[in-house]
Order: sequence, then C-alpha cells, then structure tokens
Amino acid sequence: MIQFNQVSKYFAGKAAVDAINLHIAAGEFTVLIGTSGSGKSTTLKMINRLIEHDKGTIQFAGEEIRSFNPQALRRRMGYAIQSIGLFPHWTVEKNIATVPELLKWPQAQKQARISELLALLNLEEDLRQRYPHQLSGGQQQRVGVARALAADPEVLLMDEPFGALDPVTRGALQQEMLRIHRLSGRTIVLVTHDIDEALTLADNIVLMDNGRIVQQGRPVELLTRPANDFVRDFFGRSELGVRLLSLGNAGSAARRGEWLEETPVEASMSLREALSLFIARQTDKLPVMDAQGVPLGVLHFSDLLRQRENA
Ligand SMILES: Nc1ncnc2c1ncn2[C@@H]1O[C@H](COP(=O)(O)OP(=O)(O)OP(=O)(O)O)[C@@H](O)[C@H]1O
Repeated sequence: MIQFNQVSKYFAGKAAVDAINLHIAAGEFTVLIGTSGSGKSTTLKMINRLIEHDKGTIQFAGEEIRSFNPQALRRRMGYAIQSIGLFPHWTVEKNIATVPELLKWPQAQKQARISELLALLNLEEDLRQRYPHQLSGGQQQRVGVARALAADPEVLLMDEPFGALDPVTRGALQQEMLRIHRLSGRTIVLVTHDIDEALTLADNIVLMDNGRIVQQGRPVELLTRPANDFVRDFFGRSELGVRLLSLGNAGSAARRGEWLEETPVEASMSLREALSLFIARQTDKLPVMDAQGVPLGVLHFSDLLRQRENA
C-alpha cells in the first residue's frame, strides 16, 4: 500500500532519513521504533507530505505521493499525534467532524458517524458538547483518534499518540487500537519509543537508528532473530515486560476454539515460560491443554504480549 524506495530526507545537509526502503502492507499494523532522533517521525510525516522527501520515491496506492494534491492526500490518511492538536474552541463533536465537514457530508451522516466513533472509542455521548479543556487527557487522546478515523481514511498515521498518558490509560487505549484494527482492517502506521507498546501492537516492527532501518519484520522475528547486536541490545532493555509475563498463564491467554497438532503445553504454564518455549521452538503458536490433557485452545505469540498488560 505504501512503498518507500531509497528515500532520504536532509535537514541542514544532514540526513535525518538515509536511503530507506520500506514496505507497508495494506491492513497491517506497522510500528516505527528506534532511538531518539533516529528518523521515525520524519518517516511518518513524509507519508502524508507534512515533510517532503528529498530523494527516492514514496508510492501510495501505486502512485508517487508527489502526484497527489497534499490536502486530498491528507484526507485519505488520518493523523493523530501526541499533543493531540484538538481545536480548543470547538466542541468534541465539531472536532471529530473536522474532515467530514471539509468533505461536506450531510448533517445526518456526520451525526451518525460521530455517535459511531464515540461508541468505538468508549466515549460517552454526553461528552459531545464539551470543549477539549473539559476532558481528561485520556478522553482528549480518544477524541484525537476519533477525529483521525472520522472520514474512514485508508491509512491511519499515529505519532506517539499515547505518549503523555499514564500506564493504565495508555494500556486501555492500546487495546482500543487493537480492537479498531481488528474490526476495520485499516492500515495503521504508529511511531513509538516504547518497546512494550511496539510489541503489543505491531504486526510489523520497523526498527530505526541514525536515519536507517536496522531491521524490520514480525515482533517474534526481531526478538528471536535479531539482525545484529544493536537489535539485541535494543530489545534487551524490555526485561520488565518479560518479568511481568510471570504473572499470567497459558490457559487464560489461549484462544478458545483453535487447535494445532503439536506437543501441547499445560494451561498452568506461565506466560514467561511460554515465551521461552516460543523462542526455543521458533514458533508463534502453541497448543494449550488443561490439567486433564483436554485441548483448551492455542496461545499466539502476539496474544501473550497483549496479555502481559492484564497480568
Ligand atoms: N524540522 C527539522 N529541522 C531540522 N532538523 C530536524 C527537523 N525535524 C527533524 N530534524 C532532525 O532529524 C533527525 C530525525 O528526527 P525525527 O524527529 O524524525 O526523529 P525521531 O526518531 O522521531 O525522534 P524522537 O523519538 O526523539 O522524536 C533528528 O536529528 C532531528 O533533530
């Protein structure tokens, strides 16, 4: 859906993004992660032309993005950022309806869409007439995401969208994003510097350093087959998350109704032990049986990472 070929961006003669090749597949949740100043935000903003690339090509839906009118391009791509950027003198509903308004949707369609989005993001209907300063930080972030989703964009770009939130609200919003992604199948590109957030959300992780992509792939690949010491060290720092896995077990995290003909693990196995087994077996699915040996379901690597929050 989005393809970077040898893309570079220079600020004052220095490469912020250095000849990157990146493929963002339709319907995937892609997370850009890396050290501070590695070029994540610049990469994201080049997609909707908030920053213009200097070299290489970026294709969206098969066409170079320079061939699109920037405003038209941005309407096809929702954008949510850490500082939220809600209009302070507009009510929640007016903020959410920003793009539908630009697109001149009929009133009834706008109202129906606002209700749908409030429900999707677990925001109460009676918040519609409030102003941003009358909302909590978490509610503001949700409104920001609702606004980005309003006109049903093909792509959702998110730059540290949960950065300023407490861990509980942040975890809740991550779960919302996963649900929205599952329901809508929308292409999402999210920037974070939080390893656990990346592991929780991503189908595809893109790890950047110094304007370059060091490794990209599924979370399990980066953890189990790091391309070099940088990748190993980078993910090594998320040990706290691994320790928290000790609190959950395979039985409660397994997906019911699924089965695999492989040696099953016991439901009582901790998710931390299960993590070791995923790595040892080089797999991302493990069948789980109960204490009597009856099949319970299948534990997916990604579910295990998500469960850690509930542990
Ligand atoms: N508008 C700008 N003018 C000059 N330099 C810039 C500009 N925007 C970014 N840079 C530089 O480009 C490099 C990459 O910045 P970018 O914001 O893309 O990194 P990042 O990975 O998102 O960082 P962080 O995690 O700290 O937000 C940095 O060295 C930064 O200082």
